[in-house]
Amino acid sequence: MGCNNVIRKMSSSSSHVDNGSIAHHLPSIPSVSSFLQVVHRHRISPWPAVSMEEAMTSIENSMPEGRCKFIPATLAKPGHVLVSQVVARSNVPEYHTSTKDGYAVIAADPSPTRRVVGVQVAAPTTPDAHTLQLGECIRVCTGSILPHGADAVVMVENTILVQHDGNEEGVIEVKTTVKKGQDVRLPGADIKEGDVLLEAGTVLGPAEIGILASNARRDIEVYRRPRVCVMSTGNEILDCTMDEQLCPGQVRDSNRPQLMALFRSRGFKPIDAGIVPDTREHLLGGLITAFRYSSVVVTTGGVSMGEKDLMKEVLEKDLKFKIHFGRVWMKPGLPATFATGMVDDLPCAVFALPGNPVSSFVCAELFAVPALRKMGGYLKPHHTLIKVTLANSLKLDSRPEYARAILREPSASSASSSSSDSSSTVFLPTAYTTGTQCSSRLLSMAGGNLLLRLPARSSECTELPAGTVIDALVVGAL
Ligand SMILES: Nc1nc2c(c(=O)[nH]1)N[C@H]1C(S)=C(S)[C@@H](COP(=O)(O)OP(=O)(O)OC[C@H]3O[C@@H](n4cnc5c(N)ncnc54)[C@H](O)[C@@H]3O)O[C@H]1N2
Ligand code: MOO
Repeated sequence: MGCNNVIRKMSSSSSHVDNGSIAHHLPSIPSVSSFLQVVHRHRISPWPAVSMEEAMTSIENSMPEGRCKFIPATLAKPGHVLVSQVVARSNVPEYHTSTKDGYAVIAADPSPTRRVVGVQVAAPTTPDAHTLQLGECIRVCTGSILPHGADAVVMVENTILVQHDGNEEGVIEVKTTVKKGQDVRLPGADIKEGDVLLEAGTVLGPAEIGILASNARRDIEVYRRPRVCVMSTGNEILDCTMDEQLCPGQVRDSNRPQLMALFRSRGFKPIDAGIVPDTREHLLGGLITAFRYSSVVVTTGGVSMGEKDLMKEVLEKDLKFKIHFGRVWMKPGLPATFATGMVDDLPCAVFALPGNPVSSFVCAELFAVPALRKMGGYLKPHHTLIKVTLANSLKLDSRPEYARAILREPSASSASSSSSDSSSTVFLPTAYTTGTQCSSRLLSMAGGNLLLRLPARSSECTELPAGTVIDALVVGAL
């Protein structure tokens, strides 16, 4: 796209949609001039800045329900959540089995040597009809079913081959004393029929998928991993794959790839809803198209006070969605917006996040990730909260702030301020903030695995000194 073209578009406040695929889906819209004229815009935001707690509660109460499906254990993915309890259908193992490669014997057998009268390998087999007698043994492998009459296994290392025909073992001598039950795994030793293997609400990981597979599961009911459309908005935004010189005012789209990666890394299915220009028609068309793919859409940009910040208008007036909050008293992310409504008779939700790259990322992490986790069946959808020690002093903002930080190795920190026992010393990990915490500075996210919960500034406290113990949300691998 040439620069002239972009500038023309940016200056055209009432340009109509010329893209057939989006225009195709548009419902009729009242005259855009009715509220796009800059003289009519709000001069003070009509949206009260709600507290973080209020924002989280309205999300929790208003998100669409998650959906469920049946899958075989082999299709279970890390992050799937079980809808119902899974009970063991059979014992594991089902039979007495050997836990060693060696010989199945009778423990109390006083014979000085034992004839090798058969072989029982670990393979699909019916246990040998022969019942072991005194003076006999049967060669077994790890996992072999124990032959009838045997009650112990002797490891091959603890035997001497006394007689053979050059091909097959004939007689062995056991060098050690043998205890009844040694190296024998009893039926149900690992899992008993009827045992609860996994509770409802279990988040599946590799171990849980293995457990399901070990019990021959073909009908696991799980929550669908939520899909989420990610859309960037803004006339100035250019797809990052467009390898061209930026025109004055153009900005490469970092929000969309970043949020897609965030959602993917959390086990959801992100769908690319593209870049949508700042017109009511484009925004509405983009949203309606996105809702064909997913009931949750995350947008960035266009939610503040600018003349091109039309997202809230479109959500409320065109889509007829309910805006639960249009501002949150937090930093970064003040204009973060959450709305729900019906599209094609299905409940849908929009997280309309600020365009500033750090703001959109922090808000997606704080609002969208827990909401999607809840849709995906998580019983505990919120981030883990830990206590950390500040490595450096931090100035407080008028808004409660979520500062990006990196957790480093624990250091001894006196807990006397928070404990009545002044002699106690606790080892708390130390948090290092990631440089200037400006909401446009993406580098403040790099390597960050914590969001520090800094309180709002007050007349008594304007700065937290180094060494202060504060709450932090874990948002990355530690
Ligand atoms: N008069 C006021 N102005 C602003 C207020 C306010 O309360 N009153 N709030 C400020 C705060 S806080 C934030 S945060 C921003 C959010 O504004 P918008 O959501 O309307 O975002 P935009 O104006 O569209 O963009 C802001 C900034 O981010 C860049 N951007 C946007 N999208 C992307 C993207 N996909 N990739 C990379 N960068 C992006 C955009 O170019 C702008 O520079 O509003 C303040 N203003
Ligand atoms: O809240 Mo904005 O995200 O401060 O820049």
